[in-house]
This record gives sequence, structure tokens and C-alpha cells, in this order.
Amino acid sequence: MSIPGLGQLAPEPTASDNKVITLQPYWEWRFSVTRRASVTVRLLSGTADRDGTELALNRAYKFTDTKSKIYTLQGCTLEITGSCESHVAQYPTPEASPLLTYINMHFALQEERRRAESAGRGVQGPRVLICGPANSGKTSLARKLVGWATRMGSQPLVANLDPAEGLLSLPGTVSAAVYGTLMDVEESACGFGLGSTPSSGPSAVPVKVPVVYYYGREKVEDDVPHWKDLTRKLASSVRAKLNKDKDVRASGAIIDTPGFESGKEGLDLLAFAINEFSVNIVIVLGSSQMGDDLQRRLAEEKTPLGEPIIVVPLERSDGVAERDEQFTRTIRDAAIKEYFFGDAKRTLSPSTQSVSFDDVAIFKAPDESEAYEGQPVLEAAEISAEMSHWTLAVMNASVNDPPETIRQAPVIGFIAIADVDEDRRRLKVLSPTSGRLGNQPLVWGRWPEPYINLLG
Ligand SMILES: Nc1ncnc2c1ncn2[C@@H]1O[C@H](COP(=O)(O)OP(=O)(O)OP(=O)(O)O)[C@@H](O)[C@H]1O
Repeated sequence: MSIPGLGQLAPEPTASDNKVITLQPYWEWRFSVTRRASVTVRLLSGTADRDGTELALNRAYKFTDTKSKIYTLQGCTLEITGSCESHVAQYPTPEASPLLTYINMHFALQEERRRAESAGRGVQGPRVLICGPANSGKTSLARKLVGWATRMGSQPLVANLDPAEGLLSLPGTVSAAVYGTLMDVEESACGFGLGSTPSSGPSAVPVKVPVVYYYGREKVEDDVPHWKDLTRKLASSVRAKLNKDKDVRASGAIIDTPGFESGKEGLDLLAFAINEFSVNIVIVLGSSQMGDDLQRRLAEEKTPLGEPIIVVPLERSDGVAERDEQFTRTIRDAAIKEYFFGDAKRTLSPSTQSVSFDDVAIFKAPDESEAYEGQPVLEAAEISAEMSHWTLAVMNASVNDPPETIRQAPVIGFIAIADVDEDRRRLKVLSPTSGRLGNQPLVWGRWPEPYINLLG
């Protein structure tokens, strides 16, 4: 058990310049670098990880707009250059750190994967769903379990059901991808961000190919039926992949979820996802109440493959950082910008095109208040200046398809509306590739609202 606050050195408000720190095994260097500041970390000796991905010795890693930690299992020395809030979390023994339980979880999952592999005959590895209240460290744990698994040669499928944070995609989506290779330590999202996708052009780490569905809202509660439809679709593509590829099948899946509370609605939505993804292991972070409720609810249930569903409550790390609206908006805006323009490591050249209102088919999701059963799922949008700076999803469907088909189609990519000239009835459109906008329908969601002018 780690007791919040115990064994922590007092935070250093803004440590700057150059310093060298030594971490004992299982200690963490926790840092928060915001407002476009940056900090550079170099591993001088020992071993160190960020969320399951190892830092290379003597390589400089630069972090911007990131709240995270570097931990060590064997001890290490780090050189830190730059300004950020940071402190070292010390643990007297490994047992005092929640990290040990996460690692034990990883080894238990590896054992399941080994069993699935040797059993063959279509036996699937563990399908693990990670849930808990908001800010309990779900995504960080998902990244660790994925990073550790890939380092041992596994290729888990990773799915994200939280539209507030895109996995290899823009916010407002749910997505899934196979992870079989190295993750990017420097990325704010540490391997779960856009830097690892092919749509961003050449990549420093091997690219992942996600399947993406567009939700266009922030919270599941904003349009539960639509979220359920997309979760069902995503689960179906995950199932297809697990059936098709024996290495992925043996590795199983890791599913990250939005922060749900332990009320009936949250439990119902979790139970829905658990059923759709044939989950057989549910990790509950930071809520014994939710752990108990799920245990009770799933005690008699079996997966469609006939396995029992095991609920594993795990402790939340007291290091999980609060992220205010300003920080999350900065991260979101940076993701949208990176999608079109790349980042410091690789610059992309998006194309700008001028298109007539008559040459595009834009559909609009209903407003929040209308998002209930019986309402039109998508309507043809009236193009106006209101659309300026919004990012629209390009759907893998035909403009003549029924609205429901368009809404549930996979996403091919995104475009941004740079300008709307109502007088000339022309749109200036920013697109990651230079091809003409084809016959694909575009969907204008309700979130995230644009805060930046991409061409400004
Ligand atoms: N031990 C830690 N030390 C420092 N920062 C941490 C630690 N664990 C997690 N964080 C950071 O805290 C923030 C929240 O963590 P994370 O995203 O994993 O939580 P979450 O439960 O998935 O959140 P949400 O409910 O919003 O999806 C992230 O910026 C993450 O990098």
C-alpha cells in the first residue's frame, strides 16, 4: 500500500537549468511541463521507462505539454535540463509502489498469452478492459501494459473507447490498432498519439494503422446510443483481427475506457463494452466500490467463449495528475495541428484547396439536446461561416448512403475548414494529402470546438 504523500520529496516549484538526480528502484520522477515550455531528460546510467517504454542510454528526450513520470525498476541516474514542476516519489520498498502490482498484472497476462499461444486452435489471449473513475490512471496503465507486452514480443490489440482522448487519432473518435513495435517516449501521449500514425507522414517509430470511428462529441453521456453503435462496430473489427491473425489472437486486447462513476448508468455502459469485446479480465483502478459492484454483477456471467470474467481491483497511483481544461485544450489543439502540419520531428505539408459548396456533401450531427432516439442521426449541413476552423471527418462511405451508414462508417481522415466565403459559395479546405476531395461524405461533429486558426 502506498499512502498518498508518504515518501514524497516536496515538489520543486520550478526546477530549472541542469541537474542530475538518482532514483532508487521503483522510485518515480514526476513532472509537469505546460504552456509550451519544455524539459529534456537524458538517462545517464541504469534503466528507466516512461509508461512501459524504455529510455535509451544517453539519448536526449524532450517533453512539452506533458504531465507524466519516468520510473525505474533497477535504479537510474537522470540528467534534467529545462524548467518544469517536478518531484521524486520515493518508495521504501517495491511493495509500497502501485507499480509492483501493475507489473505483476503484466506477468499474469503474459502467462495467459503464452497459454493461448501453446493451446493454438483459435484460443484467444486475455481481453483486458481497464476502467475506473476519471483521473485514476487508466490510460497510463494501458500504455504500460501495452509497452511491456510488446517488449516481450506480444502484439496486443489496443482499443480506446474514450472519445475525449483519441488513440492514434484526433479527439472525438474511438479507435483500435495492433501494437507490435516500439512506442514513442517523447510524445505527450507516449505512443498513443498521432505521431505513430501513417496519416502523419514519415515516423520515427514504426507506424500503427488504426481503425477509427467518429463520435464527434466529448462525453459518452452526450449520445449514448451512438457511442454504443460505434463501440459495437469497433468490437467487431477487433474480433475480426483476433480471428485473422494468430499472433494478435494469442496476445489478446487491452481496452481503455472513459472515466465512469460507479452508478447504474456507468456499470451498464461498462457491462455493454465488456460483453461486446468478450472481455475476460476487468481491471478496476482506484474504486473499491466499482470493483465490488462489477464483481457482483459479473459473478455469474461468462464470455461468449465460455470463460469466467475476472474482476481485478488495483490501487490508483497517487501520482496521477490533474489536468485542467486549459491543459487538455492545449493538448487537443496540438493534436489537430500535428495531424496537418506534423511536429518538431517531422514537418508535413498539407494542401489547401478551394472547393465549391456544391462539390462537397457535409453532414451535421444533431445538437446535444436532439441526440436521442427517433431524431435524425445526421442532416445535410447548411454551409456557413459558422463552420470555419472546424475539423470534419472524411467517412469511408458514399454520399448516397443512408445517414446511419455514413455515421457508422470508418474514418478515412480529417480535413479542416480554413475559410468559408459565403458570397462566392466557396470553401477553403486544409487536407493532409493533396488529392482532390472525392465523393466521400464529410461529417461535422459537435466537439471539439475549434480554438485555433490552423492557417493563422
Ligand atoms: N504516477 C504518475 N506520476 C505523474 N503523472 C502521472 C502518473 N500516473 C499518471 N500520470 C499522469 O496523470 C494524467 C492522468 O493519467 P491518465 O490519463 O492515465 O488517467 P485516466 O484515468 O486515463 O484519465 P481520464 O479519466 O481523463 O481518461 C496523465 O497526464 C498521466 O500521464
